[in-house]
Amino acid sequence: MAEKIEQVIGVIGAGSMGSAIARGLVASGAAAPERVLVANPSAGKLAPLAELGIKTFTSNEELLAQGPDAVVLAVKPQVLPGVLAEHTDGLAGRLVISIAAGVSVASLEASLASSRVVRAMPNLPVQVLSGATAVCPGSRATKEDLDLSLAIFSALGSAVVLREDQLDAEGAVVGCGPAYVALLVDDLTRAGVEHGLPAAACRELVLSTMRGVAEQLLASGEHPRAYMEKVTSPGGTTAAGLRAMESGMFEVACAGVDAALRRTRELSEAAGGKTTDD
Ligand SMILES: NC(=O)C1=CN([C@@H]2O[C@H](COP(=O)(O)OP(=O)(O)OC[C@H]3O[C@@H](n4cnc5c(N)ncnc54)[C@H](O)[C@@H]3O)[C@@H](O)[C@H]2O)C=CC1
Ligand SMILES: O=C(O)[C@@H]1CCC=N1
Repeated sequence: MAEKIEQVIGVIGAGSMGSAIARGLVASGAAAPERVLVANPSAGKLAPLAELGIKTFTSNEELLAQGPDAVVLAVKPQVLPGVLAEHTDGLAGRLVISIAAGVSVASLEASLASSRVVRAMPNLPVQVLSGATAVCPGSRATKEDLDLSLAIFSALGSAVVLREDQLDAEGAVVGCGPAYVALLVDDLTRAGVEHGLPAAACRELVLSTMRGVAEQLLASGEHPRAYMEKVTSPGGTTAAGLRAMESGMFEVACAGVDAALRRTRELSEAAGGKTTDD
């Protein structure tokens, strides 16, 4: 059972992540729906959240006027500077948790001189309470702020504290990770279809396989290589499959993560912030 969060949590931006965080907080039982506030300019994205009992607002000012203890900023990095400039006063004195890719603590703290900042990099499965999040406290964040941030993201899956110079790499691996994993699901399914398997059945079996592997590895703590060995019969089919796949797979994974990291740095510069390795 998730740790109870008594504080009022505001979420600005009800897109993929803002909605997922708000829904996850309620679904986990960590937060009562009336203690979760969400603002988004378009009412359409708010209606499904309101149905859960979450308090919704089409104006950020109205949300901030409710006096939330913490505010999660879940808008695109390109939109964030405008939100910070417009709501500097409304965010003053509060814990502000930014999930924007590449936007550094230094640039957040420079824009919000009177707020306490925590940077976090979650991923989309927070919505089903199987997310993975790294958090990094800013220079003004208190222990209570870090504890609250960890309570929020632990309710939504795994949460760890990382140094800020590690956060962009975590984002490029874990933040983007659900899309990479979905790509692998699709590629394996397509390979099965090439050999005559029905797409829907193949996809379901591939997804079930992924869930099973993740569950076993998480429960046992076993190294993936040791696990691979258990699947691989000497001279058997898996050995042949792995041999064909393995070297290319690592190169592809590195190329994907490197490209995501380059784009993170571009977004960071466009947001006007110092990069984390300045
Ligand atoms: N999508 C993902 O898997 C992940 C995204 N992130 C970060 O989360 C942030 C949000 O990303 P997504 O949810 O994917 O974007 P999104 O585009 O799905 O959602 C952004 C929402 O913000 C709303 N919005 C735009 N201007 C606004 C304003 N002035 N005030 C309030 N709301 C406003 C939009 O209407 C939209 O609903 C980004 O900074 C991204 O870097 C971090 C980790 C994972
Ligand atoms: O694609 C993006 O920029 C965001 C950040 C991490 C995952 N999605």
